Amino acid sequence: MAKTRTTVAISMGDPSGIGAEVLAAALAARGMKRALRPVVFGDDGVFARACKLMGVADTLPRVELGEAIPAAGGLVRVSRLAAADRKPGKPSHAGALAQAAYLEAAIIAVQTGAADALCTAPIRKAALHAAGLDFPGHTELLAARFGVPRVVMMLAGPVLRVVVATTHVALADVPARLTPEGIAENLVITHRALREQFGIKRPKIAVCGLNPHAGEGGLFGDEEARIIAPGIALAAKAGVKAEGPYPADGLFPRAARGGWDAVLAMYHDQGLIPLKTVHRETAVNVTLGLPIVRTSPDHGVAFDIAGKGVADRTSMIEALRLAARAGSSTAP
Ligand SMILES: NC(=O)c1ccc[n+]([C@@H]2O[C@H](COP(=O)([O-])OP(=O)(O)OC[C@H]3O[C@@H](n4cnc5c(N)ncnc54)[C@H](O)[C@@H]3O)[C@@H](O)[C@H]2O)c1
Ligand SMILES: N[C@H](C(=O)O)[C@H](O)COP(=O)(O)O
Repeated sequence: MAKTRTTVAISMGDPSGIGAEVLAAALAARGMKRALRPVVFGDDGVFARACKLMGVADTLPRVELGEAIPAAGGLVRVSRLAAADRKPGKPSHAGALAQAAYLEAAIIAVQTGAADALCTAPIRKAALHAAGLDFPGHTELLAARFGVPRVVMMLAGPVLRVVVATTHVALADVPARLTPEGIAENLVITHRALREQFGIKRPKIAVCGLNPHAGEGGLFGDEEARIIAPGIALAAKAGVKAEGPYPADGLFPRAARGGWDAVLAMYHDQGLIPLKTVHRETAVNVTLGLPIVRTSPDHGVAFDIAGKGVADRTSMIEALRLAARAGSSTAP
């Protein structure tokens, strides 16, 4: 029997950002048609402009919300923004409402089985709030929509994979958010995903400390002894091979040479700065712990280059490929 392509629901992101540009270019990449059936939730005018800017053929069939999607996939018209509301680099309130609507429609597509996996183009996080959705990012909104108490944000590159113990929270709030149970749950979810989504039989995870030099034996901070080490011990009881806490500045150079299958960082910038420095174009953001596969490129809306046709499509290609590959186990 012929293998069915994975249907990937794709939210088009902020209509004033580079989301549609990287998406249009990525869908035109070699092998993409064989790898997946794209169902884009977005705006006709924004996508058509993006195709022109990126110099690719605009071949996606257009359909209205609720209509059947052709076998080749299609673009579902969720918004019909006026030109003034979709200017590159100039976000609008109508654009904020539109990006939230694309995302909600794409989520419903995977929840109802119309799609096998979800890939999200970048949103402007403040736009979620403007649209009345009180979530700091996709990660937290998806946890709520799928009723999952804990998800894990992973940025996965060809060598480094980073997960974070806290996501989009103020730096001052990080220590209070760390608990041994939370660290352990994060490690268990990461361990499971490394096995199931990344095909690593016996994953090895390294864990960062929170403080410089992992606290230097309690001289400047005790979260390592009080919270992180007990969290690692709890995870070990659940069969997770994790080690640390190690000073982050020494750990990442070793991890970037392939020392572990993933690194657990305590907060966003501790993990994402090394990851993006090493793998800027090739990393993919994956939400672990959801009942579905969700990926995203590792960059934001990049208003500074929107509309110029210079956005790099590589991370979007990787995000689509991973969604297609990891989502294929749920494809009919
Ligand atoms: N998954 C997401 O939805 C997501 C991820 C990150 C940031 N954001 C949002 O994007 C907005 C801007 O964030 P930021 O400035 O921190 O990050 P950014 O990734 O948008 O931009 C950082 C720099 O990288 C460049 N850049 C980004 N993507 C590029 C690409 N594909 N090709 C070439 N250059 C690229 C930009 O031009 C800019 O100079 C914020 O509102 C943030 O919340 C969303
Ligand atoms: N923190 C990620 C990054 O900096 O690349 C990105 O903002 C992820 O956000 P989502 O939860 O919206 O995927």
